[in-house]
Amino acid sequence: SVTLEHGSKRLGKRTDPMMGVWRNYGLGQFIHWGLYAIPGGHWDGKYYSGAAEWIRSWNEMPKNAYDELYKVFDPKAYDPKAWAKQAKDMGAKYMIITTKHHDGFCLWPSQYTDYSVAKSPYNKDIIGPMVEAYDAEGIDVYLYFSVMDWNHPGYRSKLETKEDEEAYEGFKEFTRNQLLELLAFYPSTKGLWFDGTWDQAWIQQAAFADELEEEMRSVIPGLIIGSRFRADENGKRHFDTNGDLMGDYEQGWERKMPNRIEDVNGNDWDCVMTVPENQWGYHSDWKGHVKSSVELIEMMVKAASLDGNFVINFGPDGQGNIRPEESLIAKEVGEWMESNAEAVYDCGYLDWEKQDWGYYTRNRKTGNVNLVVFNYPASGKLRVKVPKGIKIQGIDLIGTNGGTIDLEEIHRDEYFLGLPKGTDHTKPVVLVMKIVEGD
Ligand SMILES: C[C@@H]1N[C@@H](C#Cc2ccccc2)[C@H](O)[C@@H]1O
Repeated sequence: SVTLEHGSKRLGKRTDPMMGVWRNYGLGQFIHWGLYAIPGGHWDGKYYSGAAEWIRSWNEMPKNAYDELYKVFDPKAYDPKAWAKQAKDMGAKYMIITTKHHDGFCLWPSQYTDYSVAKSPYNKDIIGPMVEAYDAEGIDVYLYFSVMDWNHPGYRSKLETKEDEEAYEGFKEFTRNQLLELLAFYPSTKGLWFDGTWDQAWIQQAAFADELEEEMRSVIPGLIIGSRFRADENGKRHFDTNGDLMGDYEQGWERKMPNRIEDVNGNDWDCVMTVPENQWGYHSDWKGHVKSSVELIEMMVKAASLDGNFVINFGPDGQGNIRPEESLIAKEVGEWMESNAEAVYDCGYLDWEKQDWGYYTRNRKTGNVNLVVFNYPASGKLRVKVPKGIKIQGIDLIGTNGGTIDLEEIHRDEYFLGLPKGTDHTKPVVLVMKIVEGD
């Protein structure tokens, strides 16, 4: 390996209590909210097929028309307590809120720019009441922050001239000021979720970003920052020149998931997922495939089975309403979590042979093995191969199904588990297995 000044600061997973809490979340909520929710994927009667929060980059939408939207930002329906209650009922343990997306509009009254809620008709802090409401529900709050800022005059995607360099110094100072401001305004935040850090101009700021990360961590000890914030001095992102993880967890799983434990390289990670194919901000007209709650539950369980967290995105509309499709997802995921959450919370990877019927998760607190069945076998029997030295002490079918499990040893340490007759095959079921180690 090579010596790096601005590479990864730690080998292996963080072992402190705050990261231990993060590791056991299982399920989170992402909220993308901002000016882009006002046009909601349409402008001047035309449909924007891109991601709604990127509508400013669409040629059919004049940039100044977008930049004037703050003058009509006045979400009368905004009700952070209702949002937090809904997230609680869904079973979310943490929430990530866009304080500032790529457009640069701040949902908090930043003293470093006029492009914020303070200059809108709404003229109140959005973030503060949201943090309070989610804290009150016991849901940890993380602040999303886009380094890329299309509104700031000093922002550059690349540095080509002396003027660029000078302007960018001002942008770096602005960025640092806003981040320290967010940590000062909302000290209960548990971490920062960075985005918009792929520009060459930012990638070249390894020393500045490294120092800023250290400074933020000193402001809130234990602060959790993912791999997307900064690059090393060779421009390597997420993983430094030696292949070591930058930050505290891998942040590369955006709208995609690992398939095998080898894909996560022994790191903590989160997967952030949209309900439609690719809409984070509110789009009034979703096209293409919209994921069902069962699909999202399967992704959540798969994430837990591979030592990761799963985060479902919500995009409230321009008035602050949660759209019906997302409310239905929250309701259905919550109903499943009500009786099956022990297979997700505090759970991680179990090194048993992967079976076709679904996923194993291991509850780190109870030691129980959870079998979460998504693909019902035609035989009605689940094959379970138990590693040498492990004995099954008992199996319970949890959740609304109930019923006893037939256990038949078909080979040494290999069993068929029979699902009770009448098991509802339209929902994933969870079997909780108590095991004892040792012959
Ligand atoms: C978490 C997600 N990251 C943002 C992005 C992006 C992006 C930008 C360029 C190419 C592909 C993806 C999306 O707007 C959303 O905030």
